[in-house]
Amino acid sequence: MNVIEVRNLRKLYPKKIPLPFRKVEWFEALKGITFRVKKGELFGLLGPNGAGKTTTIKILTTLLEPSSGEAKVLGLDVVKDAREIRKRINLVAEGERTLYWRLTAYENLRYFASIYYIPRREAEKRIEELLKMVGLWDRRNDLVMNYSRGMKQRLAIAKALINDPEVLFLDEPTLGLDVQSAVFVRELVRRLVDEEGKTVLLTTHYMNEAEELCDRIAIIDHGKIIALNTPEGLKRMVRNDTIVEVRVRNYPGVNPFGLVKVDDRNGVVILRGSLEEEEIPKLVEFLVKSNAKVLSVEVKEPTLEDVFIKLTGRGLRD
Ligand SMILES: Nc1ncnc2c1ncn2[C@@H]1O[C@H](COP(=O)(O)OP(=O)(O)OP(=O)(O)O)[C@@H](O)[C@H]1O
Repeated sequence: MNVIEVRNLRKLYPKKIPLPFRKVEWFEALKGITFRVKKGELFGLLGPNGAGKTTTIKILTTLLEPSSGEAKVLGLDVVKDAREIRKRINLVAEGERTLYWRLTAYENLRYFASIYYIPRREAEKRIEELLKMVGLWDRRNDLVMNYSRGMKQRLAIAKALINDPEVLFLDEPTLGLDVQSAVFVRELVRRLVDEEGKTVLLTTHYMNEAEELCDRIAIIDHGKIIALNTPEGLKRMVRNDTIVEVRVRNYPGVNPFGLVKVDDRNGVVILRGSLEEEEIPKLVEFLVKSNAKVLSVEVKEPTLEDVFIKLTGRGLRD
């Protein structure tokens, strides 16, 4: 059974045109995307900033209406059946700001349980289960303002589970978290699918997160799905390529070999891409002649980032 069905979905946003030119121009954030998510699947939308991931999530969670096309959740239409959908899904939005920082974790969940008219006894049982699941039971009486970012995100997930949703939407669930908290959140999400039978759609721009966590991934760029498959299926696209990663100082900014900049920190640029083996010495020669300082050249195992580079000619973080 398909829990999410999206067909030819488009979203246009009005561009801000300064007065006195009142003509409205439109920006096409989603250019007709189509995908399906099955029951019990952990599905990822992977793409760079501005690709249209949040827009897709907002439409599926009934917070935003599509401009055209069709989107169904649990067989219900996101426009016509929005109220029914809202009872049966939940969302952890990016940069969660919907917790009450002056209340304790327990009080937050009690409040959100009341919004769903969950009877008191049942709510108490559920809150205890959820706080234990996210590892916050011992800290339940602390004010949320004293929580770390990772703890706030875990509480946000508990909050999103209060109505026992059949489908959970997570927008960049590990954005800005420290490594340990991110691992906890990923394991929790995986458990929700494997043990609780939830269907999860998440967005991320971390390719290792998508690769490690998701059953299937749609790579989205400039409002279009440019590839959709299992992580293994996607990586098959670069299986026969020699992936080279070069660390370099004083990078001249361009290279004729199609390597893209995937990182730039403390003056050290990391270039990555697919090369013929005989091109490797030519690349090094080019960099040295351009006065760059080559720190290392390595042949790497292909990752999803290489799939993205192959499809777009850009790095995911460009
Ligand atoms: N309310 C709005 N008005 C105008 N343009 C918008 C609006 N919301 C989003 N956009 C634009 O639509 C495009 C897609 O935005 P969206 O937030 O869906 O991307 P995203 O993939 O989720 O990226 P991010 O991770 O940065 O949120 C972007 O170019 C963004 O600037």
